[in-house]
Amino acid sequence: MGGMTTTAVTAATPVVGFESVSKVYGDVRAVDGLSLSLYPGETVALLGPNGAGKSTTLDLLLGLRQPDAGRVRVFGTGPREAIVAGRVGAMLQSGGLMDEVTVAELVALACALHPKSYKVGDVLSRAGISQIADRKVDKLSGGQAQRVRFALATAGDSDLIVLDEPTTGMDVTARQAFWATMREQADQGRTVLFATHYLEEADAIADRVLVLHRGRLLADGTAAEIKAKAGARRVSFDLDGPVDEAPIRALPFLTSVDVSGHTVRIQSSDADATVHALYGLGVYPRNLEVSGLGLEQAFVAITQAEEAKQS
Ligand SMILES: Nc1ncnc2c1ncn2[C@@H]1O[C@H](COP(=O)(O)OP(=O)(O)OP(=O)(O)O)[C@@H](O)[C@H]1O
Repeated sequence: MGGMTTTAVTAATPVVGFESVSKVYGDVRAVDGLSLSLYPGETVALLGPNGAGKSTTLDLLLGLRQPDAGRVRVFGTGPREAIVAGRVGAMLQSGGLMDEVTVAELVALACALHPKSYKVGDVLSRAGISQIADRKVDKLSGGQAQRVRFALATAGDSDLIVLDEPTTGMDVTARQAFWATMREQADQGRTVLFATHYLEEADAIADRVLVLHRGRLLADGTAAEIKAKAGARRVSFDLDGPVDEAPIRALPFLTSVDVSGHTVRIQSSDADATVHALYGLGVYPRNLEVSGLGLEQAFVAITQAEEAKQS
């Protein structure tokens, strides 16, 4: 039609773009000059210690807070426009659920508000809450309330799903079902961004991991890249007879030592040099294993190294 313009989102347009974004609360820099882009189909884990700025970042992304500097773009527009267009589904950490309504009524409301909503029954069953559809929202257990929040985030066909610590309080079955659903969503080309403290979930689910620390991005890559970036490796071995700890603790490049019975587990920033020096002690290490760090250990190593640098 004459006069109408369509805004084509090209492949190059990121789903989310943070351009030098800062958010300050008093003298706390919750988000500090953050720049990043997310692309279609990515499943991205946002990690960081308490107070790192994860929730603030998600709030900025959803337009719930305004940046003090920089710009946030979602599908090439402001966050609110993207949300009004139904392109974003979100599940927030402590999002209060309305009292006095049933689960089904609340989900029906979310569906009614979404421009591209799914059927209420489908949303309930996908979130595993069909059985509790008639229960009042204020009578739910913590894990059930989490499932309801998940249902609200997936009430419609959104291109970006934002989740703040989504599986907190969920039991193992709920957690597995939740991530299976999220995988399906990502396989269909949607972008999923989730903040979590469960590093094993990030390792298993995310194809990209962001590590936030004091509002800045410390690492951005696959879980394997983050582990490699931490540099350190684990070395474990058994010794015959009583373990003389002093020379072991004096080995070079150690970042941690744990002796339990005859078994020694160490972490080293240069495992080759440490093992070489170990043989130099004249001991005979048995069952020697050298392995990379898990994501959790890599995360701790990266954030602690940054703390040490700043203090
Ligand atoms: N409304 C607010 N007023 C003042 N300070 C705030 C406010 N919200 C957050 N902060 C501060 O900003 C920093 C970042 O907080 P944020 O909640 O974004 O961190 P987080 O990474 O989500 O933490 P957690 O893992 O504990 O949930 C913290 O130091 C926090 O105390």
